[in-house]
Amino acid sequence: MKKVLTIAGSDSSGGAGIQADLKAFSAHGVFGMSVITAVTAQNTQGVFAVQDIDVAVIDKQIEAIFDDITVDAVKIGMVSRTETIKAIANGLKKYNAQNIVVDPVMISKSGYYLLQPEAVEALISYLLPLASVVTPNIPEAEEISGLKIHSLKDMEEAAKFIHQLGPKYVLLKGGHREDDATDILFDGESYQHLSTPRIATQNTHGTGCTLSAAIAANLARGYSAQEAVSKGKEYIHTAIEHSFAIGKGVGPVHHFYNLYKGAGMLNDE
Ligand SMILES: Nc1ncnc2c1ncn2[C@@H]1O[C@H](COP(=O)(O)OP(=O)(O)O)[C@@H](O)[C@H]1O
Ligand SMILES: Cc1ncc(COP(=O)(O)OP(=O)(O)O)c(N)n1
Repeated sequence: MKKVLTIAGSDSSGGAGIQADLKAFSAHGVFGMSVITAVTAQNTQGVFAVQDIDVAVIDKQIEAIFDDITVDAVKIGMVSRTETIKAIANGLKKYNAQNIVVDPVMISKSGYYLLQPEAVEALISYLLPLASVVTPNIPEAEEISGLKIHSLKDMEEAAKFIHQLGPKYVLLKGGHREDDATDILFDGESYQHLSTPRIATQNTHGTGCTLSAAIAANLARGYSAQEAVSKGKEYIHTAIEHSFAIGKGVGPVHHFYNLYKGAGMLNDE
């Protein structure tokens, strides 16, 4: 079985972060492992507190995994602060980790800073060069590139800028636009537009986490970056289609729809 590691923050409500990643890994039939960078107190309505994990404990989690187990792919999500970013970069370089997907998580949909603003530079210089695929949303791409994004053409320009910072592929996600959900994949030479109709739902908690985890799982399963991204896009679309309302705010996407369907466990059809 392929083994995939998520390095990210914990979301107490289970919709995003480590919890979303592990659910996505299971639904892809890969074995999920975790390095927890921070513990958040959050629910469908917002983020209320963050406790960063001591850097020495982050080092130890990375060491414990890589000293013992072969890691087929790594997804990096919420990294919170500069010390954490440096520890992750050092650890991944030491063990020559491959198939790294970086989701440059900055601000939650509810507006909470999950990356300290002064750590953006460290994320750019330490993590982007290690990435096979980096998956910024539009506000993150604007922050990294310094460009304003209003159109698909602007997305292409920003993807090009981010590509020269070191990642092999840039997937600029269009979830924050108002028309179709069009993401743009750039490999340094050509742009591929991946487009699906926009689903009318407010339950999109954890979409970015889920997509990047699905891409990492697909890389571990041996798909090329283009295939891994295109399969990831199909997965997130289905997961949003079957998202549901829990709590009083933005509900989570549904990871197990395809799995249940395959196993004949759905009674809603
Ligand atoms: N309402 C929606 N309908 C269909 N796809 C969506 C919708 N919202 C987001 N997506 C897709 O979900 C993925 C995550 O996008 P986005 O919301 O931009 O990321 P993030 O969660 O990091 O802000 C992208 O593939 C995007 O196109
Ligand atoms: C612990 C943690 N990590 C990441 C996020 C961000 O999740 P994302 O899927 O990018 O989007 P939102 O769910 O915040 O809209 C998070 N909230 N918590």
